[in-house]
Amino acid sequence: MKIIETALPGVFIIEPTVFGDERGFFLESFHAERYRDAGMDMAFVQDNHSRSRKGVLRGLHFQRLHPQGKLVRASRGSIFDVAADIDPASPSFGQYVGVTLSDENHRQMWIPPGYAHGFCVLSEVADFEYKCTDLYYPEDEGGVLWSDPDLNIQWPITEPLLSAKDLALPSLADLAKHAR
Ligand SMILES: Cc1cn([C@H]2C[C@H](O)[C@@H](COP(=O)(O)OP(=O)(O)O[C@H]3O[C@H](C)C(=O)[C@H](O)[C@H]3O)O2)c(=O)[nH]c1=O
Repeated sequence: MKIIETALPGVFIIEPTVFGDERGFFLESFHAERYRDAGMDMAFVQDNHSRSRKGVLRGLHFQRLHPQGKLVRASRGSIFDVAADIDPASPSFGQYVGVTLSDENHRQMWIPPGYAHGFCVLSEVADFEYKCTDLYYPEDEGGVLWSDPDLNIQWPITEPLLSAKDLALPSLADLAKHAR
């Protein structure tokens, strides 16, 4: 497997080894020793799976007291996946990484605890599957508005479909103001 560093500290793109033959393909979507040796020493406690249609955008989300590290992939279709640095004390505060993950490139992204995460769907439908290093605590959820002007994420879609909850998320500036 191949590990590609990104501009954000600790955020990696993983290209697993794909074994193709006349039947199709096989790949290991996680391997504790290999991922630990590659610098991703994490213990997962929850696996999630969401399905979304074209144009859906979920995020940007994080958990405050129980931050989740996420190993994410698109097991069906294609998504544009984003990790954003929302920590005002971080040298890369306000920066983001965006990567296309698909069932063609088989790429994954490792997003350590503390980053905000979101994605939008590029294909007709996409299955998003991911492993988390902490459990879901709904009361602990936070988020940043997808169109935040400071992050200025160059989403490759226009007029995305978001949940009412996500449409009401605060700006990064408001988030940082209330964090003080
Ligand atoms: C996240 C989550 C949700 N739910 C329930 C709560 C709602 O009844 C329903 C949909 O939840 P929500 O609209 O928050 O789902 P997403 O918008 O896909 O949320 C996720 O979106 C972005 C991309 C993330 O990175 C997070 O993992 C997560 O926040 O699933 C659960 O039961 N367990 C969970 O872990």
